[in-house]
Parts: sequence; C-alpha cells; structure tokens
Amino acid sequence: MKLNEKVIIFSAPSGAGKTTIVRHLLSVNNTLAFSISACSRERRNTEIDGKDYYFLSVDDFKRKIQSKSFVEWEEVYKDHYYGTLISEVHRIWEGHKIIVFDVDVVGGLNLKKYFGDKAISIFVKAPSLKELETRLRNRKTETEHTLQTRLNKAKKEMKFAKEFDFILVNDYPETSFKKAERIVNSFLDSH
Ligand SMILES: Nc1nc2c(ncn2[C@@H]2O[C@H](COP(=O)(O)OP(=O)(O)O)[C@@H](O)[C@H]2O)c(=O)[nH]1
Ligand SMILES: Nc1ncnc2c1ncn2[C@@H]1O[C@H](COP(=O)(O)OP(=O)(O)O)[C@@H](O)[C@H]1O
Repeated sequence: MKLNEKVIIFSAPSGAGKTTIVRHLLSVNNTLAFSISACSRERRNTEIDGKDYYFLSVDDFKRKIQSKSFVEWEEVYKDHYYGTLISEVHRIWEGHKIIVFDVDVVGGLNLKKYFGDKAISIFVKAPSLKELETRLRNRKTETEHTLQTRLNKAKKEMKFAKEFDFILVNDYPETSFKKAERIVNSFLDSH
C-alpha cells in the first residue's frame, strides 16, 4: 500500500463520544471521509450496512482474516470482530479524501504504528467514568451485561490515553466540536 495521504485516528472507550465528534467533523469538512469498518456484531436499528459498518458473519470475517484483507482487526468483544479493510483505505484514497478512523484504543494504536507520521491520533475522554456510564445508559444500545463489559474495558483503555497525540476531554458537545476542529485543521494545514 502506498502511504501517500494523511489519516486521522479517533479512539476512545465506548460511550465517550467519538462517533458524535467524528460525525460532526464529517458534516463540516468535505475533504474528510469516514473509514467504514467491517464488523461481526448485530446491526443496531439505527445503523445502515455499508454506511456505519460492513456487517459480516463471524465466518466471513474469519475468511477475510485468512486472506489478509485487513490493515488491522481485533476481536473487541467475544465473537464481535472489528477491522479496517485494506480495500476501504484504497476506496477513500482513490476518492482523494483524508481518512477518519473511529476505532477502539488498541486499534487506534495499531493504526498509528501502521501509518506513522501520516497520522494524527486523538483520544476522546469522557469527563469521568460515572459520566461515561450515564452516556452509555442513555444511548440505550447496551444490556446490563454488555454495559459492564464496556465499562471494564474502558478502565483498561484509559491507561493508554497518553500514547495518543492529543487527549480531547468531551465535556460539552459544542466545545468538543470546536476543539476537534482546531486539532484537525492545524494538522491539515501542516506539511
Ligand atoms: N480495532 C478496531 N476497532 C474498531 C473498528 N471499528 C470499530 N471499532 C471499535 O469497536 C468497539 C465497539 O464498537 P461498537 O459496537 O460500534 O460500539 P460503540 O463504540 O460503543 O458504538 C468500539 O470501541 C469501536 O471504536 C475497527 O475497524 N478496528
Ligand atoms: N458531550 C456530550 N455530552 C453528553 N452526551 C454526549 C456527549 N457526546 C456524546 N454524547 C452521547 O453519549 C453517547 C455515546 O456517544 P457516542 O458518540 O456513541 O460514543 P462512542 O462512539 O465513543 O461509543 C451517545 O448517546 C451520544 O449522543
């Protein structure tokens, strides 16, 4: 793969608000394009296949791992595989856009390693663990069990925050949107 374009990586514990921030950035800057990940979890009612994710069965996902179709992939939760397809990176670069990734924390660090100085990495943090829990509950996408799994994972992920180029505390949406715009614009204006 030719590494000839800039990429922007957003990572966060589930519920911190990275998808909300990424959606905002995409709505105000049409040079950016969202990297649609492949995943093997159930589609939520609000999600569209090929827009939010490429939804695959576990078997199809494993076949793509075998055929080395991923830049990176992870079994984020049991039987819930997520990954960035090489074909997706090409699709976006062929459209001459800057890729925006919305991936979990380990995935974000792997992408940072892969893309090197073409990448900027941003860790989105909720103001507190309590607030993270409130947001996940309000989103109404989790059962009590999956909520606890996500909160436990979040505690581990917080330790990696300092390995990212920026930590963006997502307190109020409007201020977070502005902070994200500033970080991204200065990256796009550089070299
Ligand atoms: N490593 C990796 N993680 C991903 C990818 N796409 C999504 N994820 C992460 O997988 C986790 C679960 O995603 P999802 O079920 O959509 O949860 P949500 O972030 O709580 O909406 C999140 O932390 C996502 O950021 C990917 O391509 N690679
Ligand atoms: N700054 C904020 N204040 C309050 N709620 C927020 C904020 N940012 C996002 N949310 C809400 O919190 C929930 C989790 O946000 P989401 O963007 O889905 O997080 P992630 O992609 O990191 O899992 C959503 O219901 C979203 O509307």
